[in-house]
Amino acid sequence: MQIAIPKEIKNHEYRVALTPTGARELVSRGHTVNVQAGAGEGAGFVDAAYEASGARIEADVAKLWDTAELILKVKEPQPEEVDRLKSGQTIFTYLHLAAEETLTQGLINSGATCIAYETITDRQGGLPLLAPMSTVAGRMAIQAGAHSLEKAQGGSGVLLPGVPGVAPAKVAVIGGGVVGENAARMALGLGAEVTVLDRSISRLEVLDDRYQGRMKTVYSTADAIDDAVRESDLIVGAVLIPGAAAPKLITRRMLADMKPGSVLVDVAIDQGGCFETSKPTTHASPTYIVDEVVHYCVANMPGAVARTSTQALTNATLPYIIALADKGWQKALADDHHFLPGLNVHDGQIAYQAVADAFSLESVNPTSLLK
Ligand SMILES: NC(=O)C1=CN([C@@H]2O[C@H](COP(=O)(O)OP(=O)(O)OC[C@H]3O[C@@H](n4cnc5c(N)ncnc54)[C@H](O)[C@@H]3O)[C@@H](O)[C@H]2O)C=CC1
Ligand SMILES: CC(=O)C(=O)O
Ligand SMILES: [Mg+2]
Repeated sequence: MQIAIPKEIKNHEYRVALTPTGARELVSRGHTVNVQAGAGEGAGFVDAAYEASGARIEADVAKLWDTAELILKVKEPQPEEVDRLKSGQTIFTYLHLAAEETLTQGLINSGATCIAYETITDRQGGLPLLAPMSTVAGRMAIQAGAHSLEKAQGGSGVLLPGVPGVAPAKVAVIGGGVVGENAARMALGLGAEVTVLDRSISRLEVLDDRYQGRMKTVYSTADAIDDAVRESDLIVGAVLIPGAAAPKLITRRMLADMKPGSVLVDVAIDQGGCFETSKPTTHASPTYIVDEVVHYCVANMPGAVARTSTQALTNATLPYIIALADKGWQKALADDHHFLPGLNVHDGQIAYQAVADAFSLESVNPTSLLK
């Protein structure tokens, strides 16, 4: 199969969809891997490393896209990439369509087969291709929050661990899944006072057991969120309803109850964000202030630590990429009912219910699209 690895073009996105190690696995199976010149540079993988793995380097972007049967990316296709996509091609990447109506429509119009990393499931009820980047983003959320609390960033001037004689900061994490646990773990490690809110009792049980009561676990209700808003110096938004737009858990009115200079880090921004005042920001300009509350809403946080993230992403995606390349998308999805929910759009039709629901559009049962 002809596989294309384009250079990512989103703002400050330095990841690449495949490492040279991953390319070698595909080449050894008889596939042709065409890597856009310079695609891996931001993650520390030079063209020569791909060539040593048996991949081809392609300088002509139009040709790279035009000749591809399978396109591997990291971030959702940007407008010029949507224009290049065509019927008969398969694209495998993060899509987050429920937050992006224009992109959804563009993918429908392209006629291509669009498989999302973030809606593939596993036997444990997890999201195995979202998890590695959620681990990264959860860990980064506390770095970003700590920096945003500094006065020069508009923050309240609170140091997360405090110092002897001065109490530590209070950190609330809404959503105790992969992002939430990793954020809470980092905040604990820095000595903050940490509360995790979730609607899943079993998740709260896991966290209570794993951290032996060192973080508080609270069932997520409107009252509990009100308390977190009044008390916290830093709140991390880490909720997810798979494939769907994030619920707005903190409204603009509630910002008035926060301490001036407190910080909201909305990791769920890629699904539209869980705070009403959130809007996507970039690594070039990551924060803005509303009603004296600092907002950090970068939708591709792991892009800033591209070396670590690219390796973690390829480790997780490679078995699925191999299945797509060896079998074609229909057989690969038919053989694995956890891979099947990755299918979001095919040949002008939406195949993921929550995405169709987000825009009041029709969806088809993905099984009906398999041969
Ligand atoms: N901004 C970025 O760069 C990145 C963003 N993300 C995003 O972070 C979000 C979280 O991802 P994961 O942690 O992997 O998901 P997850 O599925 O592991 O965890 C989500 C948790 O939210 C909980 N939840 C749902 N509704 C809730 C509510 N109303 N109150 C409290 N908890 C609630 C669920 O029970 C679940 O435990 C996703 O939107 C994901 O796309 C992930 C990686 C990078
Ligand atoms: C999950 C995601 O959107 C990212 O890693 O950028
Ligand atoms: Mg206020």
